[in-house]
Amino acid sequence: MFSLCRQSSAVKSLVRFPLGATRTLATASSSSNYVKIVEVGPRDGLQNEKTILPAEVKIELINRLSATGLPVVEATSFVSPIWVPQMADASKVFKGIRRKEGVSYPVLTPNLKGLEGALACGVEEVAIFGAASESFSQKNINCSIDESLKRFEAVCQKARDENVRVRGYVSVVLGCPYEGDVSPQKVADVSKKLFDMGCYEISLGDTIGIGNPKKMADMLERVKDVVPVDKLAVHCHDTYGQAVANILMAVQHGVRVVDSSVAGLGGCPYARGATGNVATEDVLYLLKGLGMETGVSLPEVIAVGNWISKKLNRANASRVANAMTRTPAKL
Ligand SMILES: CC(C)(COP(=O)([O-])OP(=O)([O-])OC[C@H]1O[C@@H](n2cnc3c(N)ncnc32)[C@H](O)[C@@H]1OP(=O)([O-])[O-])[C@@H](O)C(=O)NCCC(=O)NCCSC(=O)C[C@@](C)(O)CC(=O)[O-]
Repeated sequence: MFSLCRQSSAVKSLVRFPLGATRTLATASSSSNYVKIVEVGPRDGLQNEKTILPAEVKIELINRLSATGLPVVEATSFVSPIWVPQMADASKVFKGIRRKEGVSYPVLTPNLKGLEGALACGVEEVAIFGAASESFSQKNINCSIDESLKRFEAVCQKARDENVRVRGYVSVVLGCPYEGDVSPQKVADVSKKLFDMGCYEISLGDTIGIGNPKKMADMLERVKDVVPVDKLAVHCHDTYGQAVANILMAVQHGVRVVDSSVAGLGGCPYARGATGNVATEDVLYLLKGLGMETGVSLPEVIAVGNWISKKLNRANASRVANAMTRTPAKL
């Protein structure tokens, strides 16, 4: 286990040395200074916004985000429109985007029906999404964890036949709105199953933003035993204001893929008052401060975040964006 005392000395070493030097925390394969940002605002953000934007605005959002240097922009979900009306225009959105070379545009596909819809639009990457608690699995995709894994096997098999990459999500890794604490072992078990069935990357979701750095460390310690750390991503919501601290902890553990949402778009239908994903702007500021590379332009992401917040008639939830819009900092 990773004690809080070790954590604070690790933070100091992060500031003084390149991350690769934090030997006790990062594995050899995770010593890179590059962090891949997976922008999930157009999907995870917009699926939880009250305002349903026209497809044209979603398409413009994805195109604008692609122009900022982001390597991955999750575009939409091929899910039931009854369950998630915000994503009912998935085909129109995906067909409308201007795909930039070098940028990946994954879409969510919970089952074969979703995969078929996605394949018809020419997707190159899909994501399946499971959970580490039975109750969340039932509420989110209407089946048990075991049943979901059977469906995902079929999706992975077909995706493999079609040469389409599959990313795997595990939700509620640091706590469930229905069951409370979730054991790191359960997270590890589901992660390993998704990895073994062919997911090239496993994104670990703190779906209701209830985690803290110690919980993140304990969970990662267990998951890293069964999935290589360079195949892991973290996906933090910011409900309790812990997301940036949790991401720092994950980076210290060698994780080099971080999911985030421009302007902190979104919320969570399962937790009253829950906020969206951690803001991409806040993650970029953190990583820049740590001397990490992302290849993403923070000022350009801030501009996109301010633009989409106006379209949604909501405040920009990124602290960094708000601070830098008021007083541009020299970066
Ligand atoms: C999985 C289902 C479809 C099961 O829903 P179900 O009702 O059990 O599905 P079914 O197989 O019984 O079919 C019922 C109807 O849905 C249709 N249907 C069936 N599948 C599809 C599909 N793919 N696309 C469109 N339509 C579909 C199907 O054709 C049928 O239509 P009908 O014959 O009644 O007209 C449903 O529960 C669902 O769509 N759930 C999605 C929920 C969702 O999108 N949640 C948010 C994403 S997960 C998330 O945000 C967490 C994450 C990833 O960000 C990480 C984190 O933060 O932790």
